[in-house]
Amino acid sequence: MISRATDSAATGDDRAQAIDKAANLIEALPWLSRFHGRTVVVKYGGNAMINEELRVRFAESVVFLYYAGLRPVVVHGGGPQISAMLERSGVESTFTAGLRVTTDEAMDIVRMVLTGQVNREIVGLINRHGPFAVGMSGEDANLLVAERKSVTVDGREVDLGRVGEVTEVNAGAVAALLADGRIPVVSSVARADDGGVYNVNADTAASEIAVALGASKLIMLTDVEGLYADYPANTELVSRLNVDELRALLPTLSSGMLPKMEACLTAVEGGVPQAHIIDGRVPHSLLLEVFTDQGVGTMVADEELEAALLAGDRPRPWRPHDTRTDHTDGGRP
Ligand SMILES: Nc1ncnc2c1ncn2[C@@H]1O[C@H](COP(=O)(O)OP(=O)(O)O)[C@@H](O)[C@H]1O
Ligand SMILES: CC(=O)N[C@@H](CCC(=O)OP(=O)(O)O)C(=O)O
Repeated sequence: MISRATDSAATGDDRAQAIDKAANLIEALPWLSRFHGRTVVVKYGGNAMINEELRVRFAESVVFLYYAGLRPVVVHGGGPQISAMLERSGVESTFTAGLRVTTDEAMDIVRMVLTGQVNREIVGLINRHGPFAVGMSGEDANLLVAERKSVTVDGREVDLGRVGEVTEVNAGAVAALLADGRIPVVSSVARADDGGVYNVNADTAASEIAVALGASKLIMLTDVEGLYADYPANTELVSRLNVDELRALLPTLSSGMLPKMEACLTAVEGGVPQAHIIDGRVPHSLLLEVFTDQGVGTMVADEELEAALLAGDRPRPWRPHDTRTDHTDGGRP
């Protein structure tokens, strides 16, 4: 038999826990109000989808954003998944400046893994909750148009094969899906004017789409807490930086973090008030970022745009036929 004292202690604990939960929910109130109806582009990196549990939690978080009144757009990568398939197929692949050197043979596998496997799986996990997610490739409706990219390493121009530099974003199909109450899920494959298919780094694709849509936030999930100040010697997290600080830091960055921070810069310079790098290994980190006062990870912000966002100013709505083509001034169309 349970004594009265134990019983009431248990009840007291339960009550305290319930009050804590309510306090946590209320902490979200100002953020719910600020972000209601706003478009948030979430970049889901291959390193943050390495097990079923994380993938399921990610899908739940996206659906939570949706039910909370935000308009999430998922742009995904799948680097480790592509590498595994290339290896299984006996196709060699190397990285230069954080980008996969992509032969024609490798491109077939990149496209198959991103659009045929990873995209399908994310769509399936979200749609366990309802008929929300619609998968598309950057090739669909000419969402991402690219040309062959080359990079300069140590003063030498390096050909990366079928790696695409985004030259045009036609976000109409994504905007139409959002207007229809769907959650677009986009793989980072692009088409060129000559009909060729190109491999675009998913961070880059996400930032270009965020700018084209006039998104309020870009959030990138990866396998570290955020940007470390002096990696790998030091893993002290940089929690916030502005565009000037980021520009100064870029030349010191290496490997996977370089395209990520370049993508943050593109997004913020292109009018997205806040761009974040967060730890996708932490279940529901996406929700902690959007709905808690302290947020998580690293945030790059434009102070003026951010102030307007927090004051409740609405972004310019997306208009039919908006196409982002000018990548030199970072401005919106
Ligand atoms: N300054 C840095 N801070 C944090 N991580 C860094 C830094 N420089 C390089 N990295 C590396 O970048 C990786 C994340 O990039 P990447 O592997 O491309 O992830 P994703 O698949 O999520 O896009 C980290 O696991 C880390 O090894
Ligand atoms: C050009 C280039 O590097 N493309 C990437 C595309 C996938 C990607 O970006 O995936 P993550 O987000 O998981 O890194 C690649 O082939 O790995």
